[in-house]
Amino acid sequence: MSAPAAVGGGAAGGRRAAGGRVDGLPVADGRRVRRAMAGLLSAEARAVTGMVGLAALAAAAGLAPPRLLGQIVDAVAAEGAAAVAGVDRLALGIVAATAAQILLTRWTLLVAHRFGERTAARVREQFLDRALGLTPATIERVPAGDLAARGTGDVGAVAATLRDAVPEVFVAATQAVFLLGAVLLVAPVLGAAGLLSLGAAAIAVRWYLRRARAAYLEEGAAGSALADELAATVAGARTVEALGLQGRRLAGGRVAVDRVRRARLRTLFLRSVLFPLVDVSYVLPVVAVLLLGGALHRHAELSLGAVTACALYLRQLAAPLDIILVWMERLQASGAAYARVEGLAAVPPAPAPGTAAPAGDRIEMTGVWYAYDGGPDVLRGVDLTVRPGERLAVVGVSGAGKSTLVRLLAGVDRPRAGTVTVGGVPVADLPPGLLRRQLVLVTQEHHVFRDSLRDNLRLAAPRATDTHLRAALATVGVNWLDELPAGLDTDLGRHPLDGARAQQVALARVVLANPHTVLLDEATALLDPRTARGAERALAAVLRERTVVVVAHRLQTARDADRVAVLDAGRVVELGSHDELVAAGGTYAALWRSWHGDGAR
Ligand SMILES: Nc1ncnc2c1ncn2[C@@H]1O[C@H](COP(=O)(O)OP(=O)(O)OP(=O)(O)O)[C@@H](O)[C@H]1O
Repeated sequence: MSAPAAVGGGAAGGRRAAGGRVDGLPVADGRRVRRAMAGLLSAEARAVTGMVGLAALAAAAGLAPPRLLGQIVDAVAAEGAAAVAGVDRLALGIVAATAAQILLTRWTLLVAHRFGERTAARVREQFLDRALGLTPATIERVPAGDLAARGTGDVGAVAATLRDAVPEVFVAATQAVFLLGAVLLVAPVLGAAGLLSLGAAAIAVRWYLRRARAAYLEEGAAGSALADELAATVAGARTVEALGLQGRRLAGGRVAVDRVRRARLRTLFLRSVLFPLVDVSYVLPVVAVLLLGGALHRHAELSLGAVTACALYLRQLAAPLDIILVWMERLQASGAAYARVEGLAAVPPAPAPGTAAPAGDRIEMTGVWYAYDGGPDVLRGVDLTVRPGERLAVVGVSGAGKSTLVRLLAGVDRPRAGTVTVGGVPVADLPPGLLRRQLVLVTQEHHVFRDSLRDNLRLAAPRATDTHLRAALATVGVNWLDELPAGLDTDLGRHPLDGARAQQVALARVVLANPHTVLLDEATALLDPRTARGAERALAAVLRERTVVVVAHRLQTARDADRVAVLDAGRVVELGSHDELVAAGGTYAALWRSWHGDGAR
């Protein structure tokens, strides 16, 4: 017996790590997996009925040859050479039944393979739909490698199993049931003896199954952790190099590789115990039937033909059982993979966007509480109104909740309690197209897709003409369009932009989206001073005549704002103009004095 390759990929997921971050996506429990499988079967009810019917016919045809052979034995034993004519007829029957079995089995497999292909496609589509339905907040919070490992390794394993293992196992299982049924019908005593001696195989399989799910889940989790570790190292390669973190990353990589090795050794151990035990237990039923059948025949309680037929049935049983056991390991591994694929269904879907259109530009936070993934509250009862046209700076020490506050204003996250509305409509309920005409969040993370410059810009305004696109680029100071090999058609995957140009593209998108409010969070914080000056100029052009909420890292920004909101441990503790707050002599005044020297205004 040969074991198919073990299937890797994915984390057991759903655990919480320190800081309240979700360490991986959830894994579906046994009930959810069974329900999902039933759903897949009922979607293919006709094919399943056809498979069952054909497999039953094939298995029934397979029962004839041993029975006919038994009759030949009986005929020869009773009549000797005189039985020749009858034997010929019976032999012809054996040939016909065998041919029928082969043809019907091929037909069943064809139907089953087609069923497997269609179902595999369905699983892929479901996964893709669910992955696309995840909220940005969920995607941000799960390890990058986990979703990728599920979408590739796990979905691939499930699809391969549906295509290869399921048809083979289905046909083999039907055959096994028919063979056992036949023995029980021909000689119930021999059937019972055969069943009992198959108990050894059952014990070995039970031992294996008890351990296999956890072992394969761990193997998947270890694969995901390794993918994650590698992805993090590659994504942060420059930082790793700059800070001399190679040693630490290597050590992390070694731990992840070691975990994969240990997980694989564990599943290998399980297989290497199971298979030899099972091989031995195939022989036991035949031995039992021959011994018991021989004794019964001697006491004239059973014909020689019946003993022969039963021994042959049980001997034949080894083939389907072997197929089932070879694939069982794959089924087990894919069961774990499917649990991880179905785990996506347990993630709460993004709520359907509402239909109400905002009436006006006023943004209001009322009684807003927010916590990351059940962690401690990061915003605690925030009330804040952003007046149309104003520039509002948000200041506070690191960890006060400034970034969280603008993420909620931008509709990226929903408050745990309270409301965040624009023009009276909850921002998180706005469909993306409408939302980006109201508010746009600009951070230091901006993504340029491997696509043309035109399509990269049109993400913000799908119907914008080239004239609009060029005007938007000009607004943010782009003077390098002509340097690109194909202007707006340039493929930015093949001709990547540097950080400063990518930032300009991101800002041009804001111009195209034309929101009434821009939220800024560290938009230029990571740029070098020369690039940052250019970006600041571009930003100033983007912000003109818009409402602006800016997370102010330099108090200079706060001084230039119309109003300043001071956040402290998730609460707005002061709100007013720079001058008012300095005069009030509170937290902001202290910050300002320490930053600017005593007596400053
Ligand atoms: N994704 C996250 N998951 C869990 N906790 C988070 C997450 N992001 C932020 N936090 C926590 O929420 C709190 C507020 O963080 P936030 O980033 O909003 O503060 P901040 O005032 O913007 O800080 P900084 O100026 O350092 O960016 C912090 O305690 C932080 O550790």
